[in-house]
Amino acid sequence: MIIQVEQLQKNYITYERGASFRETVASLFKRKPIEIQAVKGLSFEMEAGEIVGFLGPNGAGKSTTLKILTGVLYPTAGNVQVLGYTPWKHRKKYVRNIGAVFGQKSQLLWDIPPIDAFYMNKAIYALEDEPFQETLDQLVDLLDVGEVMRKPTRQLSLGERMKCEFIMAMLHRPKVVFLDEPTIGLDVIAKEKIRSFIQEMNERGVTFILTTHDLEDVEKLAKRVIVVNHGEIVFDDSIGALRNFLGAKKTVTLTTEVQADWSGISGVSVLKQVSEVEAELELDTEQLELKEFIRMVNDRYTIHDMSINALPIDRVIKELYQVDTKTLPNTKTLSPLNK
Ligand SMILES: Nc1ncnc2c1ncn2[C@@H]1O[C@H](COP(=O)(O)OP(=O)(O)OP(=O)(O)O)[C@@H](O)[C@H]1O
Repeated sequence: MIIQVEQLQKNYITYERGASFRETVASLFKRKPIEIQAVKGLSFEMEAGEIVGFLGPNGAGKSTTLKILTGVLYPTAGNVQVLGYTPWKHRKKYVRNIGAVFGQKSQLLWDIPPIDAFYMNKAIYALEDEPFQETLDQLVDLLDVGEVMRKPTRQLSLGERMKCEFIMAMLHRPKVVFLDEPTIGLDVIAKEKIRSFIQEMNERGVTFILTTHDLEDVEKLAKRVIVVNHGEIVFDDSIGALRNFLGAKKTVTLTTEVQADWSGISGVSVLKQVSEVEAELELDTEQLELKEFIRMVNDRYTIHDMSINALPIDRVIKELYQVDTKTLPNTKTLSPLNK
């Protein structure tokens, strides 16, 4: 086991400000503390070599968890072991073994070229010349930043900068890498490059934990997904299980010769009436089997076109975010990895 998180809790204390000017002034003298339970007892484990997508709506507690796991923040309660270290206790030794890329924060220095920042990291981590040069050459080659890394950072495009952020995070050959929104703001091509880089590094044995709002990141990279909501894990299993979780639903795009009528057919709901003859439907195959649905459509209408797809992952996630955590089964029963 490379990562073990047990009953992790983090409460923040903030102070009430008051709604009116008078209350704000009064709060300067007598502050009323408010406790925010950002993380409410998270437990999960990760094996070496996994890529886990860590998802959740805004304010769910993802960044807080990641900050604790990288040793930036102390938890209120709970235990964390990453590579045998307690991140916030063994910080100095620990950071030599991990990497982190935060899409919204830069580790590079604005006025100097990335290459100089890479050499700075070499000094900080006391990396030996030869292995450093070998790793640098490999990473530069993989991300194709030979020219780019010699320009001052502030002149780089977001995509070029992110590639250099990844090099910065990987130079000391970390075994575990934490990624917080690593593809935020990037164009399609840059996203693809970053994703294939993560995949390549994973094939070479690096374990990744990845928070993102971009579900394509998750679909392309992660085999396992942990979903948090209101500081609690509401789902921990494979992408496939996530799709099946809310029932075996499919989307069907159908064009018929004449307008079709779906009222009163259980298991079929109209998502969008594209035109008189074309509709996007949601089919719940637990209520109406796919082959029965196809037979029924065929019997009633002349089909001009039909495509059947798995429910888009973003719809599944959206539904999952709306589910009250109290009504969900225990995630332990959902996750083969936690059994
Ligand atoms: N320093 C802080 N002081 C007080 N409250 C905080 C602090 N940092 C985060 N919070 C609160 O803790 C909760 C969890 O925040 P967190 O940033 O971990 O969520 P997140 O899942 O990463 O959200 P996002 O997707 O928006 O980045 C939120 O309610 C947030 O307002």
